[in-house]
Amino acid sequence: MEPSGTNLFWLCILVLIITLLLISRRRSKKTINLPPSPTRLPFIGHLHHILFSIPQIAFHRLSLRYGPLIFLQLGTLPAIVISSAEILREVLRTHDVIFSNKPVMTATLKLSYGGKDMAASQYNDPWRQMKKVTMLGFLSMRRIMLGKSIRVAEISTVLETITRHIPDDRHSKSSSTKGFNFSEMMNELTNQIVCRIAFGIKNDKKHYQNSRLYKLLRESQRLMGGFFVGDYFPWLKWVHVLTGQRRRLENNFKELDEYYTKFISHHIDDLNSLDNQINDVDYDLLHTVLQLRDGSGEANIFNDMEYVKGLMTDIFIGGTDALASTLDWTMSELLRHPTSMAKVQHEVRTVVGGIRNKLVEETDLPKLRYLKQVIKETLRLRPPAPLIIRSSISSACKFFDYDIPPTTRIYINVQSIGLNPNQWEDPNEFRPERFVGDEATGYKVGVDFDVLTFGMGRRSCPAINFSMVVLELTLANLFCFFDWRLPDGMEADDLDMEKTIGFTVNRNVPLWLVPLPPSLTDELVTD
Ligand code: HEM
Repeated sequence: MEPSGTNLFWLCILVLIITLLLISRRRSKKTINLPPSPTRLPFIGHLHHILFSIPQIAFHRLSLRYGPLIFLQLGTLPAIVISSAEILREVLRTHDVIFSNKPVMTATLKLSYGGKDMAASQYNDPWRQMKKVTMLGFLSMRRIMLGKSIRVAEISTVLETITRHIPDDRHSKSSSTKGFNFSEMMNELTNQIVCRIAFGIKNDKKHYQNSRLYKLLRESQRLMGGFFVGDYFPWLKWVHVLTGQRRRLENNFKELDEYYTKFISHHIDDLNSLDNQINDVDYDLLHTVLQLRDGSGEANIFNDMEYVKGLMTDIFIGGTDALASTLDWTMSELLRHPTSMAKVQHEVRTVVGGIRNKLVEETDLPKLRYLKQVIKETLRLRPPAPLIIRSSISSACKFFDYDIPPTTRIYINVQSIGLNPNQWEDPNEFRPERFVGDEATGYKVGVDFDVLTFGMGRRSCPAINFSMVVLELTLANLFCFFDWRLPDGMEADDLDMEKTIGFTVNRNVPLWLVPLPPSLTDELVTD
């Protein structure tokens, strides 16, 4: 077959690129001392390792072979993968600022208004302003306390709904029922709590899973976790047009933007209305940010409405999913480990003084030590964000005597660190007792290197305290008010524990559960 002119042209371009890459590789090998690295393929480098596998698992396998610090060439992009707590200690001690930037990735960049948010921003002055305001208006201990009534109201509603799913033949563990979609309910709950506290937005619960906003946020998650070839070969960005990714991204962005504009304009009306005195509880993050606007110019980033919307993206997309996923995995693990389930139920019911018709209070939480161990163990085994992605600064730097090229992507394999056999006895076992003694400290960034679920250093998750209150309060009440079993015909061993691929890792199939009234034992009934 005669090659057509077009084919010949592309063939020549391909040969030229491969030759250039080989030359540049040979040159760089001579001059740079890079961390250990597997053999790379021409043109794509090591990209094949993450193209056909879940990245954190592929990286974990590579780390077992090449060590805890690896260099990878992902297309034209230099990357290092860190898979050990010791190396991270060194990062935090000497390189925290150098590794505190965020990579420029197509979907994240678009949905964050070009990095005008906190999570995708470079480490710069706008980031500092956003962090300060988020802490002030949403995540300080004072604001967390003020959100208590919202948490209590939302959790109570969920408990009422679950009660309606208790089978009629409640004492028969074999009564026929398929239960309810627990994963979906936890997603609604966390979304409702976060959106009400941060933005005063109350979603219509009956229709939330079918709502446009819910579908848009799911699509954003998928886009952010998806593979964009231009992120690895910037000159191939035009391919996103052919694959339809550009159009999906634009549509998603445009529709979300319309929602944000609507929420913002309601808040501006609130602030402008003279007879509307906003009380302390209803005064949310959006009010705080909008009041900071002074219209005077560039010094205040919130004069640019895109920063306000960028912050909303972080909280909408980043916030709720990780919380829902943790609730889901905790429940799944406990169903597979009935002794731990019984222990945590016993603890909660004892601490609140028996089975009453009274919610577990936030003041009870410090006493729930085993529950804290259970949550920590779930986060170690099943971190919702298993791969933290950072970027190094725009100039080359040295790290452990290795040369790190400018703007290298840094992957921190949280999953791998949580499963390191040198650090954890039987790392694949669910054993909350391994955290005995640690639970009192909660999560302390910079101390908990072993479980890096919330990240590390100055770019770590700012919502740790908020998240732990939501997780503990929700789970404590679920364990206090109900016993739990799987739907008919399902055994705990059959439970599908497959994970989704993406930005946040959820259960691949939703968890369906049957609630039962709490078992009455002499020890627990005090009233
Ligand atoms: C179980 C719950 C959560 C987990 C496991 C989690 C985990 C993480 C991780 C791993 C990071 C990246 C840290 C790094 O680069 O070192 C992060 C960043 C972030 N998280 Fe969370 N998160 C959770 C809940 C939340 C919630 C509820 C919110 C807000 C409502 C939130 C807001 C953010 C923001 C804004 C950032 C970016 C921080 C920055 O770049 O400076 N997270 N989170």
